[in-house]
Amino acid sequence: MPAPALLHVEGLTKHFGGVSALVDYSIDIKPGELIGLIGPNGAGKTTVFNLLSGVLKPSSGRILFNEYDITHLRPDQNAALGIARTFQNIRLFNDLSVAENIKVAFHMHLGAGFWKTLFSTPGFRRSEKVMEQKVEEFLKLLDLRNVKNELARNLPYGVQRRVEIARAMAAAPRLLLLDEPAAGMNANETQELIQIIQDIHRRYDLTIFLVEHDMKVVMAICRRIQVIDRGRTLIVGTPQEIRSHPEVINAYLGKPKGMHHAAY
Ligand SMILES: Nc1ncnc2c1ncn2[C@@H]1O[C@H](COP(=O)(O)OP(=O)(O)OP(=O)(O)O)[C@@H](O)[C@H]1O
Repeated sequence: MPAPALLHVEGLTKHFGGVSALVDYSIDIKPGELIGLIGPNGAGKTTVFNLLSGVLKPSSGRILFNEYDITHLRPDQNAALGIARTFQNIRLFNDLSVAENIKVAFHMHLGAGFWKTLFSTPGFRRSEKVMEQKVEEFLKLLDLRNVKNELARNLPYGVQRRVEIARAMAAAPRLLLLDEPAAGMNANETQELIQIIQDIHRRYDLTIFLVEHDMKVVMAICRRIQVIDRGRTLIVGTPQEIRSHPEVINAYLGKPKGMHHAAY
């Protein structure tokens, strides 16, 4: 019997007033998979992530994580179960340094109760040290060591996006949702990002769901890609199948503003 999906999504629909942002959306993601979600502007990609992370509640449908029904859980409950995400519009603490931003993410992950106990135990110093080591590990992983003490606000977007990924990793996720990690990056930064995502995926045996506008990124790293348009799924397939699918070509080429066409 095949292993159960880490994430099973079934018939998810979301209406905003009269707008159907997502209609009967389904996907199964296997443990360890690196899968992409693409589609033109307004296709419903961010809505999918907002539903999966608990930021939004669906109008109908259900979401199982590790066979557990999380459809109606809050974002913090989803996070505690191991679903971490980055945001399209970056959400860092601007007046904290890169290292501090990652530390705060650790604190949030471990919770106030944990720290209260820790402060009153002799193990505190040792645990502080373990956290410092973890921060260093993620600084290295995301190639952020040279900007460790810079304030987040002073960093270019491309670097801020890597800090966001480091923060998401601090929650020790099982499923990582990356929302347009290459947005605002130049070609070199994008290339480096591709390597980093592949590295994270391999090293931490993570399951990654990636929303990305830049087709080059998705085609380069995902074996399986889901395409949605106007809230509806067009196809789930390999990069090869996606490239040659007439409806995909139509959806993209019909809306030149919404997509980078370079990969075609
Ligand atoms: N909070 C909201 N209220 C009303 N309509 C919304 C809301 N959020 C999304 N929508 C609408 O739902 C549809 C899907 O939006 P969504 O942001 O999920 O698309 P997307 O694929 O992420 O687009 P983009 O690539 O531009 O980020 C759009 O028509 C959008 O205007």
